[in-house]
Amino acid sequence: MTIQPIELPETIVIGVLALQGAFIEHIHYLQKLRPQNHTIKAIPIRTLPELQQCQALVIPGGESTVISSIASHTPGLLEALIEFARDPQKAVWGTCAGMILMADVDGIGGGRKKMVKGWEGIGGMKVWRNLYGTQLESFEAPLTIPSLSNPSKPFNAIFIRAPAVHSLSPESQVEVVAQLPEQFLPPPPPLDSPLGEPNVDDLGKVWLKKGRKMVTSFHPELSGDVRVHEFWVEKCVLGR
Ligand SMILES: NC(=O)CC[C@H](N)C(=O)O
Repeated sequence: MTIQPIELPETIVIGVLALQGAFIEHIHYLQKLRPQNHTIKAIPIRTLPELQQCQALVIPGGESTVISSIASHTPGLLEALIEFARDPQKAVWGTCAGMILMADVDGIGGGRKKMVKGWEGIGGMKVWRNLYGTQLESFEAPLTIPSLSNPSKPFNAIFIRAPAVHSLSPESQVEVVAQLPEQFLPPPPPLDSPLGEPNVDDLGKVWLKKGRKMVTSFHPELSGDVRVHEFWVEKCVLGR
């Protein structure tokens, strides 16, 4: 999907949703970046006026239901987040719980219990929560990604109660940036859930991009490696 160029100020304000979860790490990583011709100011977002200052947004990992619930108790915030997530001009990156929130209407519930609406930031993506198992089944996997800086060095991706892509609609037009090596793939979700049939070929798609939107089912902000943050800022925020 092609990105429409937009006017960006010299100092780009990137908000990190700071209602719950691993937000401070994202702020620290973003503050380390030095993109050409721009300065990044990373700020925590807890209110609507704070969100309104931002050109781009990170939705961190944590607990998607808790993040959504706290946002819904903050005046005007949930509606504005949904609008921001869907606006093709705004760069948004969802990590883990943030990826669940960027999924479609059926994404959050995983189909097992009640289904809760996602924010539809990606459009055409259904996810299944906790498909890899509990906290105890957390794991790390090396990802080889040609489009990262220093591509010969694998990126150590950390998965903590991660979601998996259940299925992508043919219209979703996402770009797969990284795929999980086969030995780490989760068991497929049931065929007869309210989410419909999963697409097993989509299960290992752990890093997706669509225009200025990006999702990762792992936690790059815990890896000690800023290259995924660098990628998002260059490709999605700056669009270059
Ligand atoms: N590390 C994470 O962000 C876990 C996500 C969590 N399992 C959820 O459902 O929201």
